[in-house]
Amino acid sequence: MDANLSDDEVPSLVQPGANAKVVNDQGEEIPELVTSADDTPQSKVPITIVTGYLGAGKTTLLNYILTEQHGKKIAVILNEFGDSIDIEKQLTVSDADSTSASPVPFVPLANGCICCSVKDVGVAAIENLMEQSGLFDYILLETTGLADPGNIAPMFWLDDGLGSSIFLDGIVTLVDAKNVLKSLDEGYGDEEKMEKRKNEGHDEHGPLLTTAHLQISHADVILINKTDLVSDEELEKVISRVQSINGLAKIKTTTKSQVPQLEGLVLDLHAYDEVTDADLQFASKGHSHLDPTITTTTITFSSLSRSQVDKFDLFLRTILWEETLPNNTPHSPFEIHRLKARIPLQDGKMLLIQGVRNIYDTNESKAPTDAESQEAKLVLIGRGVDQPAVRESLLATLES
Ligand SMILES: Nc1nc2c(ncn2[C@@H]2O[C@H](COP(=O)(O)OP(=O)(O)OP(=O)(O)O)[C@@H](O)[C@H]2O)c(=O)[nH]1
Repeated sequence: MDANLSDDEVPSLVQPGANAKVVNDQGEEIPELVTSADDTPQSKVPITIVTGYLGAGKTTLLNYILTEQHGKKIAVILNEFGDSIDIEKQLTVSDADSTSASPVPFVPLANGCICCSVKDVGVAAIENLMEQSGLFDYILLETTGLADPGNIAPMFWLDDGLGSSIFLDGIVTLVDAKNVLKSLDEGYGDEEKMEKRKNEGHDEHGPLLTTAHLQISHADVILINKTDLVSDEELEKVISRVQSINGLAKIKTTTKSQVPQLEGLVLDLHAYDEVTDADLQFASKGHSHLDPTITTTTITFSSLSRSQVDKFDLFLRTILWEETLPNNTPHSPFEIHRLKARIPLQDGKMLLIQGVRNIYDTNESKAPTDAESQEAKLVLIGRGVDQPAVRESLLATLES
């Protein structure tokens, strides 16, 4: 495995297993950050982030889970306070502040679950809560309706490589079937957040990027809820639009947030430790560009030689860390929210790559089976990712 550090030297996720190696951006190896074989994700508690626009049905989903018999001890954490601005402040709270927080009252429930509200969704604060409350099989974190999951997910993903007792399993986004198209088109309720993004240097020209876009583009599972409030035709429109934004996510329709099963839809998604052929095949089917702002795009190419692996890595670092294309290729602005790739190598191995915002992680696995595609695929979700220059630049970099 080969993972890289971002400019401020935050280490990437490191999974135990073959040839684990972490390097900084000068290419120097940092062996002490590699997790040991004993420190497997299985011994850690998975955390699913539940997000969704105001009123989409997040609390209804959690209440449903907390009253169902599922045989798991689940800790539900509600990040109830504050608006989007506060959340981002809370994420930067120092460890000292978080761990010295006064005990948080938990509400124990009949089916073994507990529930509590927190202001701080930082990793240290959540670990601290878990220490106070004993052993749990699972953590569900409900964010406020205006949260950007792209800011929250990297904290838990990164921390996995640092010996944390929790690891990120995935992001579930609830979508309100009745109101989502309006939210995507009008950004209703988002003005303050989008102004803040602009001030942070994001390029906010072009079609409107709303919180609803951010929550859909980062999702691993999307539950399109409140289906009782729309006609079949309206629902089809919503599904197509959501799919055109995020072609990687699993999509299910629900009423009153009643998921047909928890496993694979809310729990145990393994969204950050697996890159399956099936996911990428689906994303590659080319859903039409129904949304003007965010799209999923798939770039396919032939298997790589060993010497091309470094070139591919250079391409990723340039697009993710510098938000530009290698070799000064002219391009319009772009912004990548999520990426996945499966790349067969000519020596018979396979590279599996995961990314969220500007962090990515590369694992090497055994050769693809006969049933799996032998074609290399890079799937990008974000703004401006479908411009031809991105694909052309990748192919030129690999041939250079
Ligand atoms: N008709 C209908 N109402 C629903 C459905 N799911 C949830 N609701 C209702 O919609 C309202 C909002 O649901 P919540 O679960 O509180 O939504 P939320 O996403 O937690 O909302 P915020 O915390 O405000 O962001 C509640 O009154 C729910 O009872 C559904 O499928 N159909």
